[in-house]
Amino acid sequence: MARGRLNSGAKAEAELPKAKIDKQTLRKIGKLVSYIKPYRGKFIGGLLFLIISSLVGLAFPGFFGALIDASQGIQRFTFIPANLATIGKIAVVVLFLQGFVSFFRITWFVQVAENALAALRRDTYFKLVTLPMNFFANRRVGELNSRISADLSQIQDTLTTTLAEIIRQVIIMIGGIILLMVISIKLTIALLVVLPILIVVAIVFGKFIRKLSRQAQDQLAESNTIVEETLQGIANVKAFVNEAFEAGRYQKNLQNVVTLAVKGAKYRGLFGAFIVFCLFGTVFCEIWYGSYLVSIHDRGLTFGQLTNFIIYAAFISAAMGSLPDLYANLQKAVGASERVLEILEETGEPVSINAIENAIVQKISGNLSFQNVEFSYPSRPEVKVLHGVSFNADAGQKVAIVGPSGSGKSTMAALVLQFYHPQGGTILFDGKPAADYALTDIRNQVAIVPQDVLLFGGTILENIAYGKLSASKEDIIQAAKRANADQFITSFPEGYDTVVGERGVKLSGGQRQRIAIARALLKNPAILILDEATSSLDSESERLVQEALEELMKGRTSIIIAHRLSTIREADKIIVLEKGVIIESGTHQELVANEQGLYRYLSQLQYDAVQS
Ligand SMILES: Nc1ncnc2c1ncn2[C@@H]1O[C@H](COP(=O)(O)OP(=O)(O)OP(=O)(O)O)[C@@H](O)[C@H]1O
Repeated sequence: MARGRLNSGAKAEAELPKAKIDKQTLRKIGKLVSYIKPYRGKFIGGLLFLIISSLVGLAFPGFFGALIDASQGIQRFTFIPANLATIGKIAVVVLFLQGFVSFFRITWFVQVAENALAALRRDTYFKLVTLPMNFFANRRVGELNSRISADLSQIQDTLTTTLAEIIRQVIIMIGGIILLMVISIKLTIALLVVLPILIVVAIVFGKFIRKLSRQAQDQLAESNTIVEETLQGIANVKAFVNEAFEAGRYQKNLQNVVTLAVKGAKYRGLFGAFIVFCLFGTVFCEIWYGSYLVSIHDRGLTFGQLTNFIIYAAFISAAMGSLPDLYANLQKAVGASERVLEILEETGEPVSINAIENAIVQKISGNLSFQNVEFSYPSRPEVKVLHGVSFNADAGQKVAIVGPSGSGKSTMAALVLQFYHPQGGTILFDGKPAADYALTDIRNQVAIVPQDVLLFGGTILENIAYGKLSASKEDIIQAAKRANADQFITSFPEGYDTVVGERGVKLSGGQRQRIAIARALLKNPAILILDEATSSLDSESERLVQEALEELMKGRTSIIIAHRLSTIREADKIIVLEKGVIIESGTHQELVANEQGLYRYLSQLQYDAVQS
C-alpha cells in the first residue's frame, strides 16, 4: 500500500483533488444520473448481478469447509450431503452460475459507463465550444482539457469499477462478519477487536510512508533539474569557473535525497516488522485459539469450520483494507463531477448541436454600422477599450481600420463577430440591431481571415472545407484556384490530401493565408474581416496573397484591419483609431491632406521606413 516509486527521479504525479461527500454534493451530482437513465435496465441488472455474485462469492468458501468436513465423515450443512462427489458437482454448477453472472455484470456495467460517459463527454465538449469567449479569457486551455480527460476518466473509472467494488466489499465485509459469527462468536469478537485497529494503523502508516517517498522523489527531481540547468548553461558555468560550486550544490541535494530515502526506508522497515508481528501474530493467535476449539471436540469447532473461519477472516481484512482507497476514489469522482457540472451549468451561446438548425434564416446583404459603441472586456471592466465608436460600411464597400497597436482594431472585429457584446451603443446589420438576428445568422455571414492562420490537423482539402462543410471537391478546388493556392497545393505529391497541422507538412505564412482565403471564399460571406498579417511576406508571396485578397473582397463588404497602409489606398473609407476613439475618417486622399493628422504621420513613417 505504501510502495511509491522511490527514487525514480520523476516528479510525483499530481492527484485529482478529493471532495467531501455530503447530502448537498450528492444532490448536486445527482444531475449526472440522467446520463445513466437511458441504460437503467442494464444498470439495475448489473447491480442485481453484482449483489448475486458477491453473495455467491461469499458463500463459496462454505464448500471448502463442507468438503473438509465431508472428508472426515461430518455433514456440515443439512442441505448438502457429506459426499465429496455431490459437493463437487454442486460447486461446479455454482461456479458456472457465478461465471455467467459475472460476465453479464461486467459487460453491462462497462456498456452503461461507456455510453453514459460518451454522452457526458460530448455534452461537456459541446458546452465548452459554445461558451462565450469571455469564459476562455479566465481559464487556461490545459485546465479545460483536464476536465474532458482526467475528470471524466475518473468518473468513468468510478462507474465501471469503484462503485461495483465498494458494493462488493461492503457485502463481503458485512456478510463475512455475520458468517463468522455463525461459526464462532468468540473468535469473531477477538478478530473484530484487533482487526480494525490494525487496519487503521496500517493505513495511517502507509500514508506517512507514501508522503516520505514522494518527498524523496521530489528532491531527486530537483537534483535532476540542477544537472539539466548546468548542462544547458555549461558555457556560463565554465566562464565563471563555477564547476566546483555546481558540484557542491548537486552533492548537497543528493545528500538530502539519501537522508529522505533512508528515513523512508526506516519507516518501511518498521512497517514491515509491524505487519509481520501484529498482523501475522493476530492470524496466528486466531488459528491457535481456533485449533484449541477444534481440539475440545464437543463444544468446539470442526476442521471445516476453522478453515472457513480463516478464509472469511482473510476476506474481511481485505475488504476493510480496500475500502479507504475505494472511498478516496469515490471522493475524487465526486470532485470531478462537481467540476464537470460547473461547465455544464454555464450558459452557452445559442448554437445548436444539430448543424441543420444553425443554417441561415435571415440573409444579410452587407451593410454594417457601429453606433456609439462603448466596450470594455468583461475580464477587465475597468478599462474601456472603445469609446463611442461610430461608422458605416455600405454593402460592398472596403473600409480600413488603422491605428497604433492596442488602439482597439481587433476588438472591433471581435464585436462584429459577436464574440462580445458592447455595453453601450448598437451594432447594426442592414440597419437592424445585431440582437434581432440569430447569432448563427451573423457568424454564418461574416468571415474572418486572421493574422495568424491556424490550420487543423488534417488534409488541405478538409482545412479549406472548414469554410463550408457541405462543399463538393470541385467547389473546394475552385476556391483554392481563386485564392492562388491551387498551384502550391498540387505541387505536393499528395496534392489536396496532403496532411497539414502539427503532424503534417508545415506551410509557409503566405501559403497558410491563401488556404484561409480559400476557406473564406468557400464560405461566401456578406461581410469579410481581414486582419492583415503584421509579419511581411516576401514580395512574390505578398503579390499572390494580395491578388487572392482582391478576389475575395469582390462584391462584399470588407473591413480591413491594416498594418501596412500601402495596401489600403484604394479603400472606400479609412477609419483612424487611437485609444478606442475614431479620430479621423475619410479616403486616403482626404486623410493625407490633413497635415496634422495621425494617418498622414503614420503613412509618412511607413514610407520613410520603406525608403531607408
Ligand atoms: N481578451 C481581452 N481581454 C482584456 N483586454 C483585452 C483583450 N483583448 C485585447 N484587450 C485590450 O484591449 C485593447 C485593444 O486591443 P486590440 O487587440 O483590439 O488592439 P489592436 O488595435 O488590434 O492592436 P494590434 O494592432 O496590436 O493587434 C488593448 O489595450 C488590449 O490590451
